[in-house]
Amino acid sequence: MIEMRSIHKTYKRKNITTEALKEINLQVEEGDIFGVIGYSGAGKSTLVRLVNYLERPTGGKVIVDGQELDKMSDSKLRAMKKQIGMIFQHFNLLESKTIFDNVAIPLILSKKPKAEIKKRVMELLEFIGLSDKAKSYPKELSGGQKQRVGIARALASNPKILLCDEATSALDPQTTQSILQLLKRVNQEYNITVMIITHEMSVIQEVCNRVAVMEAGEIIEQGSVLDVFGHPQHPTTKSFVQTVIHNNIPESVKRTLKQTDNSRVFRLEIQGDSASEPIVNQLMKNYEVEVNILFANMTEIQETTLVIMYLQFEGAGNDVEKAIQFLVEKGANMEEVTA
Ligand SMILES: Nc1ncnc2c1ncn2[C@@H]1O[C@H](COP(=O)(O)OP(=O)(O)OP(=O)(O)O)[C@@H](O)[C@H]1O
Repeated sequence: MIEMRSIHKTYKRKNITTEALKEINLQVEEGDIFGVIGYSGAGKSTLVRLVNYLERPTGGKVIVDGQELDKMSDSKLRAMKKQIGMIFQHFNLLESKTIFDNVAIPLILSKKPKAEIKKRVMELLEFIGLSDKAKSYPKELSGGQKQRVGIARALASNPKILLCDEATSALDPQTTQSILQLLKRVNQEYNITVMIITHEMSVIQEVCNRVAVMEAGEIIEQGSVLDVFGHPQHPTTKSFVQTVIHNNIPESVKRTLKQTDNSRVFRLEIQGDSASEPIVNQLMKNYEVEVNILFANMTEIQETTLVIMYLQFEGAGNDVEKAIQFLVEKGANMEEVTA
């Protein structure tokens, strides 16, 4: 649905040159809720603004719905932009217009008939749960309600894609939850591909199926949310994952840990149905090893269970190897670590 090939973006202002994006390659499939996470200045906003050509790349190709944006005529580009809705951190509503009018703006600009506008706007207000606020003004609404209106306005012209630039960053955790649930409904009920820019890993965990991690203008890691959360590779990704899943042997456990020549410590990661099997029990019954659980965490991501454990094994000869082999056959990813 959205593809970026070898994208570069350089800003030049007076004598200052900023390389905001360097060699970005990215693919968002139809139906994805695709998250882009990174610290401030990583290039996330620049990246998302390339999708609707609010920014143009310095090099590389942006392909949306099979069409290369750079090769499109101005009129085709305008039509394409209508297929892409966007919501913002500070909602960007017109304070002097009613909620009804705010949602109607894209339809008025497209010169739709009045009756059609009324039907569509009322339908959307119903969808966001604010039918009773049609005649209110933005200043009478809470932050969460304003963002709902932002979403309704973005949906007015029936887009195929919804871009969300830090859409929940100004909201408290509970309101964030409700907006994320609404975005999930947008994705499922309207079949809209959603791209979410955020600096909060909990947002990615809550709704995204795929994620790209950005740092200094580059994508340092990307993949399914389960895989990236399960075994993050880059130190920055690890620190983002750490904010939602504790993934370390606690210091107090480390201090009291007794290590012998025969003991080895492994990080175990397992997903899906295998995660609910009592594999450690089976392991201890069937193999000549002592197993000491140093840390265990179970998280639900994308309605799938993800288990991370740190286990200390003790055994003679190649008993530990056999035990590790058993766990790998059960679907676990095993990595030896130093405790
Ligand atoms: N219009 C612009 N002119 C010049 N430099 C810019 C412009 N927009 C962004 N930049 C620079 O490009 C880099 C990436 O900025 P961008 O806003 O894309 O990052 P971000 O990850 O979205 O950060 P934040 O979360 O703080 O918005 C930064 O160094 C920023 O200063």
